[in-house]
Amino acid sequence: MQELEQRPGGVTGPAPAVLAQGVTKRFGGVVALDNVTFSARAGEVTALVGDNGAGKSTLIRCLSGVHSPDEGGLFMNGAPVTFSGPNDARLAGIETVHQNLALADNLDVAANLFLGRELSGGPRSLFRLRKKPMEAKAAELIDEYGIRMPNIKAKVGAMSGGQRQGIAIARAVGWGSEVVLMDEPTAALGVKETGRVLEVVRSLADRGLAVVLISHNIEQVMQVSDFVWVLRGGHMIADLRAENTNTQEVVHYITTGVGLGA
Ligand SMILES: Nc1ncnc2c1ncn2[C@@H]1O[C@H](COP(=O)(O)OP(=O)(O)OP(=O)(O)O)[C@@H](O)[C@H]1O
Repeated sequence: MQELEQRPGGVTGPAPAVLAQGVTKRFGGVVALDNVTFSARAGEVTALVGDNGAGKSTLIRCLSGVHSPDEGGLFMNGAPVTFSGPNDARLAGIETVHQNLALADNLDVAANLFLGRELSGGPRSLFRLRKKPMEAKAAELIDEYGIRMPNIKAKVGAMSGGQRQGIAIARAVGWGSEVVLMDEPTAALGVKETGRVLEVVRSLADRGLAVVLISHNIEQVMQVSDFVWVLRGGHMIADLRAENTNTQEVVHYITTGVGLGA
């Protein structure tokens, strides 16, 4: 059991919500991750940054059960876990908001939030969807996470990028998850909507979730993150406290592999 872990800056704390320890992942001759250690804690936004091909998606896929590490292990709250698919990770409390969002455009907000978890039953048909309770729960979730949604009965295909992102986030975190992995949540958004989505990202951590944020936009990362981990060529080269670094230094790590003082 991993009870305590050394934190950047020499501070110790409780075991992280999720930890990848010494993870190596190969694809044929390509070593996508080489002995990588990464952790994220409850109540914090932990950013994962790096250039194209650095290994970010591979690490996220290991944490979300899509890939099995070739070497190394995963831990949740100090206990070892193994996932044989994304469903295992979900059951353990790790949800992923993918870049493509995977929403059903021709369905309304409630139906999207309950996709795969529909409440059915009732007196007339075993499979009749219980629309009213689903809508009530959807409204509650949207409100709880501060997502601005004019009409939850509207089809999501007609909604803005920010609203769609909000629905995908609510769907991921509305079911008691502990860890949420977010892949480029603002990539397709305008300035205003980006700001709103970043507020939601921060509020998830403030509500006690461990949020892992992948982004190429380092300025945004610095706005919302507590820690910034830098991957380069499959190696974890830095884990930095956001308050002790800045955009320029993080970019320097990404592009050169060393900090500004080196
Ligand atoms: N399924 C796969 N089969 C073969 N090689 C892969 C596979 N997935 C990733 N790779 C390779 O592993 C390395 C890391 O890729 P990965 O997608 O994890 O990087 P990334 O940091 O997410 O990049 P990007 O920011 O471009 O999405 C790359 O060299 C990539 O080509």
